[in-house]
Amino acid sequence: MIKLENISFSYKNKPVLKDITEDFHAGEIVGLVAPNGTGKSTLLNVLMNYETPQKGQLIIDKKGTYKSARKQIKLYKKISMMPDQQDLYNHKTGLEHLMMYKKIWKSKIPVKELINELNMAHYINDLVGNYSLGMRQRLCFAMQIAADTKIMLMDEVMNGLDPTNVTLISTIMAKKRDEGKLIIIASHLLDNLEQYADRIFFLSNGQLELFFDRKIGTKDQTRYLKINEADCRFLSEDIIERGQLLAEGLFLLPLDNGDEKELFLNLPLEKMSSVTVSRLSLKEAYDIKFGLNKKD
Ligand SMILES: Nc1ncnc2c1ncn2[C@@H]1O[C@H](COP(=O)(O)OP(=O)(O)OP(=O)(O)O)[C@@H](O)[C@H]1O
Repeated sequence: MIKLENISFSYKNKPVLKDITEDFHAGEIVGLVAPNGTGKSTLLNVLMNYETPQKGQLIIDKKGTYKSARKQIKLYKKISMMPDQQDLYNHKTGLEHLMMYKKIWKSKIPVKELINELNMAHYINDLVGNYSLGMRQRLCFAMQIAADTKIMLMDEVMNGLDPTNVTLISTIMAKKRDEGKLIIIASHLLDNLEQYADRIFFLSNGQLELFFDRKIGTKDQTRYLKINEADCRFLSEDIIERGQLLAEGLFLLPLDNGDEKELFLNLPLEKMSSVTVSRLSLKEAYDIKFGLNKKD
């Protein structure tokens, strides 16, 4: 549904996206993960043609391109970016915002149902100027759902939301995916993203690196022994040397040497607070890739 072919983008002399080639499909939620200032928003802005790549080609919904103003207008019926809280009008009600989006995109979304689904009925007729941060955020999400485009781009959709609303919005996103929408979302809420995204990419050095694909699982199939930092006293120096100690005190040892049986036989499991073996979670992979390794 979206084809990126050798896309490169720089701000003046600062390269942000480097030769990205990737396809995103209908009926999937794609997660973009990276530290602040890496280029997630830039990539979304390129997909919306708010920024024009210096190199490469972007094809949306089979043959669509941004090569003329007329083509752009056509594409904007199919692709939308979630509005920002700064785009809201304080002197209008939430309902007026939803009706405006429904009208502009000529969508057939039942707005009343959407309001109930998002638990917004008790404040939707109040002026937006009186909304809290989380209420405004839910409205921004609802506006994009009301526009009902085939492709939805969302930058930090979960900003300022309490856990109940994070769950609520995740459920609606999954429902939209099941209806065939392509949803691309940049998020720092890693545990949440891992629950519903179909594919998750790290953006690193200007490139997309696949971390997870629901069809195949994590790309890195290595299993890790995971123990608390305090229990590292039971490990030999050379084992500690082979592992990584994450900032929050979790020691990870890749089990790729074939010596795990011997390793386990030598561990005083009864004295250790917790020992697990599993593949890397998104959060752990993120910490290894971008975070501080306490041993460094
Ligand atoms: N308009 C601009 N002009 C010049 N540089 C910019 C501009 N917008 C962003 N940048 C730079 O491009 C890089 C990528 O920024 P971007 O906003 O895409 O990051 P991000 O991954 O979305 O970050 P965050 O998680 O903070 O939203 C940053 O170094 C930023 O300073």
